[in-house]
Amino acid sequence: MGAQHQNKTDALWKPGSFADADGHFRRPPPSFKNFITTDVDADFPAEVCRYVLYVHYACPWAHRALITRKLKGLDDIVEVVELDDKTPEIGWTFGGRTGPDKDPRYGFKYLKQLYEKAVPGWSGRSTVPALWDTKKETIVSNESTDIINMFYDKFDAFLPEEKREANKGETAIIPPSLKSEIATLNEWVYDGVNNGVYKTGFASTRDAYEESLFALFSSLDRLEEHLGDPAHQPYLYGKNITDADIRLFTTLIRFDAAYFTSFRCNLKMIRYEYPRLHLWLRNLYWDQSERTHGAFHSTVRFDLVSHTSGRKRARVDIPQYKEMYAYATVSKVIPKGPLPHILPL
Ligand SMILES: N[C@@H](CCC(=O)N[C@@H](CS)C(=O)NCC(=O)O)C(=O)O
Repeated sequence: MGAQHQNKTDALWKPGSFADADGHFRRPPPSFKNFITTDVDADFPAEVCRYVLYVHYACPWAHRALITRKLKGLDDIVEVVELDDKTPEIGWTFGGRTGPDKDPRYGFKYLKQLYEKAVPGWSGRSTVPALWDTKKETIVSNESTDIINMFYDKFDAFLPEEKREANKGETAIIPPSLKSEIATLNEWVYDGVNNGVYKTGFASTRDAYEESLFALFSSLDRLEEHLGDPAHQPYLYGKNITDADIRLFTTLIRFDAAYFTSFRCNLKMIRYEYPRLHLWLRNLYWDQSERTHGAFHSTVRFDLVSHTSGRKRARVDIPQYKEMYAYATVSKVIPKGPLPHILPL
């Protein structure tokens, strides 16, 4: 099987424009859909130090990959390269403020150049996370769901026995008996919450905004109810951290600090109105035990989360606030609170 990618300008995604003509945000599909396997003869076989993960710490999708890499103990197996700010014209940069000032391998200044190295004439979006193959010099995948699925078990041969998913049974990241239940939850959580905050924040009409906003908060209410079942405590599926926890965490840790203000997801805050979700979130964030290697805590950078989201333009057309939003956009002052960004346990 040859490398799979799609090289075309995303019809739904133009620089500076986030919503369709009807005001709804629609996420374009990922462009690189290859998969690392344990088969040594495959196009992308699992190997130590062959693959590099490109990330920005503000991005919740990249964050999933960072958590999984740490949780699985892949630090010495998959290298990470951190990007700096994004420019509206060219996208992610190697700026030296966060991460190196140029790509460590090729000296590039923009992530876009890495995409162009993979596919000459690349004209699509250059997104993080991107998993780079140093041997084939191409992008394996730029889809976070696929990347975390690869990290879950494809590198297990290089890990101690007890860290291998096949040996973990019901304590696996995706326990066999919960596979379909977790898949169902992931699906509505993706639509209502993970992507829901984006649909709310990038909506360009009041109707589209309200539609996503109310759907987002019904999904959060549903999650709060889910956590009310003793079988769903302290984590979403009991005593073990699963795929569902990883995916939800990266959105909720940004919620009060960024989405509430910048994406106008402001009907309720996690810390005040969702006691179970709040406890769930803090249990993960403050866990620095051997079991998690502090995977959740060490991968959160609140300074970048609020900085990057704070610059998103306010686009909802609410006449009374139009002037205020216009000013907020021009002034570029980043909202500070709530402080602290997360409360203690
Ligand atoms: N489907 C992708 C989405 C990744 C994505 O949208 N990343 C954003 C940052 S949060 C990005 O890199 N955007 C750059 C751009 O659109 O130019 C995934 O889950 O991996």
